[in-house]
Amino acid sequence: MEAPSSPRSAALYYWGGNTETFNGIMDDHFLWEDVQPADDLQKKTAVKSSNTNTTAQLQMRDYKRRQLKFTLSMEDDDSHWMFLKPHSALSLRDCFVEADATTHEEEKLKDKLAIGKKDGSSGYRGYFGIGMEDLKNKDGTRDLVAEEGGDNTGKGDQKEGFDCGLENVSGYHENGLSRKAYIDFFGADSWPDECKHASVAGFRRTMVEYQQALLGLSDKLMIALAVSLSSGGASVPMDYFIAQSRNPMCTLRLLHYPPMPKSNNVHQRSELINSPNGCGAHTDYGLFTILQQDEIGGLQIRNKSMQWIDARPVPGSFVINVGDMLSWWTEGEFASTVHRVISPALRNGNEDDNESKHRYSIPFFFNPDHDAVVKPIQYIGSESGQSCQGKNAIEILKERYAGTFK
Ligand SMILES: O=C(O)CCC(=O)C(=O)O
Ligand SMILES: [Fe+2]
Repeated sequence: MEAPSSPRSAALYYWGGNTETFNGIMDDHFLWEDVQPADDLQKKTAVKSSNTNTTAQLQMRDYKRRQLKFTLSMEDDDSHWMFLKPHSALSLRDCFVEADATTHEEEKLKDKLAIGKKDGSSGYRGYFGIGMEDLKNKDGTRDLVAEEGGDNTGKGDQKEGFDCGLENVSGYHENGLSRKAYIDFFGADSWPDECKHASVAGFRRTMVEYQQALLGLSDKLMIALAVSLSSGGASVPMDYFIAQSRNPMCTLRLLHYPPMPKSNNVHQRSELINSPNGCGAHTDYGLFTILQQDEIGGLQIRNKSMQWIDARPVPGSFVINVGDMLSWWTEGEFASTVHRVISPALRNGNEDDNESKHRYSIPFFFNPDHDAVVKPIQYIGSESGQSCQGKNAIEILKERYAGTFK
């Protein structure tokens, strides 16, 4: 097999093939935690993976069997964590609200940075407003409309966001992409002008560095996932996912959920709980999502028994959601994480109440190469389960975006 061309993957490639590799990657800075149903949260136990291949593998097996999601924490002395910590407060609050003193200026900035401009100059990168994305009952591997009931309200998710991604400098010809696909998934990001808006000075660099750190973590995760699939007679090459993710189509997203009016009416309140407006029930599209959330809460994960479980924020940890492509690739061995977000409540029904909480989160969507063919891994050998007819990753992404963005 040829060595991958990107330096990031090449380094991992050359480590490959011996038992020390996995130990080196899954070092003891990783801490796996289960997410229990809400009433059991207090009893939550954190299990630290030992420094051996087998134990870490068993940990992964254990988590995927539960088909929930797993939370990955890193200790303070881990280089990623040390890097991430200063940026954990980074959010739309810093980017837009404090950037400009007046609402008028803020609106102008949002307009300038808008995602998916009609003239085709911006792809899936930039700012999107409240209601522009509608994730309710959007999934690729199951029938959420049937499972969750009801159609979409058409109101869209009550959140705003800013998306950026990796800019691929080599251009679309070299990558065998159409110009549009290139702009959508690899083109220039829409950055705020740091000269004009002093309070966002350093924003671009921070976002790029944060992405680089998460790419490193993604490599580790991809190896861990492949290795964990290799037990029980099946043998999945360790670089199975990495080899198909050398120029990954990633999106780093800053999200802001403003508080919503809280109803005293019992009926209305239960309706609100059943149809969360922050972000409707959905699954993510790619391999996995590395999500950082603030302390407000509201994220819920659906477990195998179809219960909604609070994915309560664990300070200093990421939530890792399994995406549809990983689910297809592994025929549901790693099942996509069904999740949703309930908006924070407006205190006293008053927007100016300082106690009214705004929620901020930062998901990093890790998607493979545009031409990665997503079909069941032959090494697993199972014929059953989900299928996606071996589509290219970019086709899957395009379809999902078209179905969720207005
Ligand atoms: O804000 C969150 O915690 C989750 C966001 C999310 O699920 C998404 O954007 O796909
Ligand atoms: Fe999501």
